[in-house]
Formats: sequence, C-alpha cells, structure tokens
Amino acid sequence: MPSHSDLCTRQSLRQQLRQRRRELSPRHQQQASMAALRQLLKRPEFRRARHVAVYLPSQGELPTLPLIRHCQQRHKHCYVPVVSPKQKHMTFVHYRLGHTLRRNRYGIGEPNPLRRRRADSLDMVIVPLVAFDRQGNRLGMGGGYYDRCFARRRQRDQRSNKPLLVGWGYSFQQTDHLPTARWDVPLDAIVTDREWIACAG
Ligand SMILES: Nc1nc2c(c(=O)[nH]1)N(C=O)[C@@H](CNc1ccc(C(=O)N[C@@H](CCC(=O)O)C(=O)O)cc1)CN2
Ligand SMILES: Nc1ncnc2c1ncn2[C@@H]1O[C@H](COP(=O)(O)OP(=O)(O)OP(=O)(O)O)[C@@H](O)[C@H]1O
Repeated sequence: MPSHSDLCTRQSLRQQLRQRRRELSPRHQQQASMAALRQLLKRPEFRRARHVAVYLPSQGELPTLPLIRHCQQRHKHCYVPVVSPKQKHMTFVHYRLGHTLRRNRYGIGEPNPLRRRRADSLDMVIVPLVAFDRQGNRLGMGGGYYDRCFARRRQRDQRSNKPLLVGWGYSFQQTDHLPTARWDVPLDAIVTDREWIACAG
C-alpha cells in the first residue's frame, strides 16, 4: 500500500501538473502533439497496430487529433473510452472524426457506445497521463479507470502482451520516481514530444 505521505505526493503532483497543463497555449499543445506523433510513427509496434485506442483530450491534455487523423488515413480503427462513473467501469467504443459526442460526467466527449471492442483485443492503447516516470509508472486523473480495465496485465503469466499500453504526454510530466500503488498497471512505453521511452516492465 502507498503510505500516507505517498498519497499526499500523488495528490499534490496531480494538482501541480494539471494546473501546468491547463496553462499551455493551444499552439504549444498542437506543436507538442505533432512532435509526439513523429516519435510514434517511427515505431514498428505502431505501424503494425490495426486497432488503436486513444482518448479525447480535456483540460490541456496532450492532444490526439493528429494521431486520430493519421490512424484514419492508414485505415486503422480508433476507439475512445466510455465510462460508467458509478461502477467505475470503462469500455472502448469505435470512433471516427465527426461522430456525434456527448459529454460525460467529467466533461469529456464520448460517442454512442454501440460499437464496443474488448480491451484485450486492442493492439495498442494510448493512455492519458498526468505524470509518469521512466519505469512506466503512471499517475492519472485519479478515477482508477485504466488500472481497473487492465488489471489482468499485472499478472506475469499473461500469455498475450496485448494490448501494448503506451502513455501519451508532455515531456515536462516526467518525474524522477513516482510512488506506486498495489493496483497500478505499468506502461510498456511512453511517447512524449521528445522521445519514445521503452519501459523495463
Ligand atoms: N481525456 C481523457 N479521457 C478519459 C480519461 C482521461 O484521463 N483523459 N480517463 C482516465 O482515467 C477516464 C476518465 N477519468 C477521469 C477521472 C477524473 C476526472 C476529473 O476531472 N475528476 C475531477 C473530479 C470530478 C468528479 O469526481 O466529479 C477532479 O479530479 O477534479 C476526469 C476524468 C476515461 N476518459
Ligand atoms: N484493479 C482495481 N481494483 C479495484 N480498485 C482499483 C483498481 N485499480 C484502481 N483502483 C482504485 O482506484 C482509485 C484511483 O486509483 P489511482 O489514483 O491510481 O488512479 P489513476 O491511475 O490516477 O486514474 P486513471 O486510471 O483513471 O487515470 C484508487 O483509490 C484505487 O482504490
């Protein structure tokens, strides 16, 4: 279990980094997301991926629009998270640019959840980050949605490595060492505006 001081660190880190994200200019956000896309395009893991989950950004998160556009041009299927806040449950739903969106309880757009895809049949999941370290530990918005959804990935005897969990964030979101929690699911890699970081796992 994380100690009380670890929990305080997580909470204050979350606040600081969310604030910093919100203050970024739209131009800075767009440039950073183009730079991150260039890093991702170099990776064979991404070129091979057919079914890719992304997220629809909110409050200064690193944008995903150029990535979604690229996926559509290459005939990759995109999916975005749809949450059930009461059950703290998350599923992935097929998404194309232009689909009608409804705002969820957090103000984040979600498509009509008709075409769901099982999380373990996705090839790659682009994971939103508030903070990360180079070991692949991640701090998110605090709902625990990704950790619950991919809890099976923590089991070492998982035969399949699917899906590849790839964090997507600004390089300033890197911290030296994040205190981890028992339920945290480590990332396989992280893409920032500067680099692709392969995590040890
Ligand atoms: N763009 C995006 N979509 C995503 C996530 C994400 O991090 N980014 N999620 C990643 O898990 C899930 C949503 N998780 C979220 C969890 C908390 C808050 C949030 O703003 N919490 C408020 C409290 C609001 C409340 O409880 O009603 C806060 O912390 O101020 C937002 C999203 C699924 N979709
Ligand atoms: N596999 C799980 N089973 C049950 N509860 C879980 C699980 N994973 C996370 N949780 C709960 O979710 C809460 C939030 O976890 P945490 O602070 O790590 O969220 P986060 O990773 O920042 O959020 P998110 O994944 O939504 O971006 C924790 O209080 C934890 O109890």
